[in-house]
Formats: sequence, C-alpha cells, structure tokens
Amino acid sequence: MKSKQPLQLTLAILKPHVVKSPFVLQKIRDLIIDEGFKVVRSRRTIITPMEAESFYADHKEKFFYNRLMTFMCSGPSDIHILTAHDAIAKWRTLMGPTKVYQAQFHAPHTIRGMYGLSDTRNATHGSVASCFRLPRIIKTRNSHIFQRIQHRTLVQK
Ligand SMILES: Nc1ncnc2c1ncn2[C@@H]1O[C@H](COP(=O)(O)OP(=O)(O)OP(=O)(O)O)[C@@H](O)[C@H]1O
Repeated sequence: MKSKQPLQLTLAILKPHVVKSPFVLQKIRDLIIDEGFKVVRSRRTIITPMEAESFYADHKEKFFYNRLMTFMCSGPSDIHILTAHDAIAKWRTLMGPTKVYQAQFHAPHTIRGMYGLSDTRNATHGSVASCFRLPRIIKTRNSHIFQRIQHRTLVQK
C-alpha cells in the first residue's frame, strides 16, 4: 500500500565533533539508513565563516552566536540531502531536542540524546521547512540536478 506521507527532501548536517569521531559518525550513518532515509547528495566540507554567518543569520543576536560560529567552522562537517516520506519531521525526530540535557532526559535514544556533547555541540542540524536554505557548499556542484530532484519530490506531496 502506498504511504500517504509526502516525499520530501531535508538538509542534514553532521557537525564537526561528529565527523572527528569515526565511531559516532558510523553510528549516525547507520541510524540514517536504518530509519529508511535515502541519501541524495553528500559532501564533506569545512564551512567557512561567511557561509556560517549567512546560514545562522537568524541567531546573530543570541548569546551563543560567537560560540556557534567558531564551532561550526572548526573542522569538516558532513552535509547530506536526505529524502524520505515526511523527511523533515522524521529527521528532526531522529535528531531529538536541540538542548542536550533535554534530549538525554526526554529522548535518550535520539542522536542528540546519545551523541550531543553540549547545546552548541549537539551533533546534527536539520531543516525546519521544505524550502530550506541550501548552503552554497552543497549548491555549487550539480545544483541543476538537485533542483530537479527537489521539484520532483515536492510536487509529489
Ligand atoms: N542555548 C543554546 N546554547 C548554545 N548553543 C545553542 C543554544 N541553542 C541553540 N544552539 C545552537 O544553535 C543551533 C541552532 O539553534 P536552533 O534554535 O535553530 O535549533 P535547532 O533548529 O534544533 O538546530 P539546528 O538548526 O541545528 O537544527 C543549534 O543546533 C545549536 O548548535
């Protein structure tokens, strides 16, 4: 029987402290596959300060902004475009709450519950909307292919 859930794309970033730890990285990759996501695009890159500033522009006034900028640019991140039915909500559920203590307490089997180190180093990022801001780091190559995939998956909603 066909699922009623929409097929979506979502942006998943595995943050620098995850990429530095091969065991944790493999565990998170396994969770992504076990949850039924398909990986549409992947790229490992060091996010530049300019990219991070534009990506987290909404947080510019927050007390943790400088810490977040320094951390996100501190080493390679793995950037993935994932697809699944209802991918945005599904990935956010798999990640768990933003704050690591909350994740450890309320959702201990989520990625952040298991592998988050602090509210900043909380292992992963996920999109909050279907028209997520696509970082330049993933747009640069094959962006025309990506747009076709995005269009195709979004129109299947
Ligand atoms: N109170 C905080 N202290 C330190 N860092 C924080 C705090 N709140 C959020 N952050 C950092 O800023 C990022 C963006 O925060 P946001 O509130 O948009 O959470 P989110 O939507 O769960 O996270 P993300 O955008 O990474 O999916 C978080 O992932 C985290 O790294």
